[in-house]
Amino acid sequence: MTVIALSGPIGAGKSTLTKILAADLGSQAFYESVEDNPVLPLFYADPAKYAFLLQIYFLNTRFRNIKDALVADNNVLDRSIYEDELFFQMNADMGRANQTEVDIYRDLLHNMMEELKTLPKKAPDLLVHIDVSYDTMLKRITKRGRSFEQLSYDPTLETYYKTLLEYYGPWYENYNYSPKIRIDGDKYDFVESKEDQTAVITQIEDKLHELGQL
Ligand SMILES: Nc1ncnc2c1ncn2[C@@H]1O[C@H](COP(=O)(O)OP(=O)(O)OP(=O)(O)O)[C@@H](O)[C@H]1O
Ligand SMILES: Nc1nc(=O)c2ncn([C@H]3C[C@H](O)[C@@H](CO)O3)c2[nH]1
Repeated sequence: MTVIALSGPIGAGKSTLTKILAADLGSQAFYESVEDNPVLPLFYADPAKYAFLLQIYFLNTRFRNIKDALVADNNVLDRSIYEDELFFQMNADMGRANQTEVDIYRDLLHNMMEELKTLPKKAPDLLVHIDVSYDTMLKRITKRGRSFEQLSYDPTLETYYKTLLEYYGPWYENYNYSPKIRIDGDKYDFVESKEDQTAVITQIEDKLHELGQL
């Protein structure tokens, strides 16, 4: 039983790689709630009003996903729950939430995570982090085309995305819930290039072999 979680900024390619990896490993893919997320468009329209509610929404839906993923065999999760705290801290630092909201969210998050201790697995076996530059991130956000994520919808998103990248560097360095591997998302086009796709899958599978998970 091997559970893999993907991490990385918005548009890095997590959902795309989750699908490819799950198909290759014969695992089940678990996706975060986006299309059916009623709070996400509200948040992008009015971040200060909806930051806390969005955080609670993601906490609830991701926790449900984790509970399902950690009991079944061989799963791939398209984002780790550990990144949500990064998002919320950043939004609070940008004035979209206050410290009381952050403290209550953190307390709830850690209280809920305690429950995972009773599950067969308490954390993923491997974190696969996709690193991207701002240019790549923006290209992919544009390509995917969710309206509320476009700079034409809100020009201040440029700062939001650049700040997000600044938070992700130290987050990845400090991540220690499981072994981890970094994928160069600027270098590998695992959508258009079969060769790049194979190169990325090989890196991940080599790591799983090294860990005795394959
Ligand atoms: N390595 C890649 N090379 C080229 N295009 C890519 C790559 N990875 C993803 N894409 C494209 O970029 C867009 C965003 O990818 P995807 O939805 O997988 O990102 P994500 O990390 O899951 O985003 P989010 O954090 O918003 O959920 C999609 O249009 C996808 O086809
Ligand atoms: N504010 C905030 N907190 C989170 O924990 C979080 N997790 C994901 N997202 C946003 C990023 C993409 O637009 C979209 C899909 O990843 O959802 C979040 N936004």
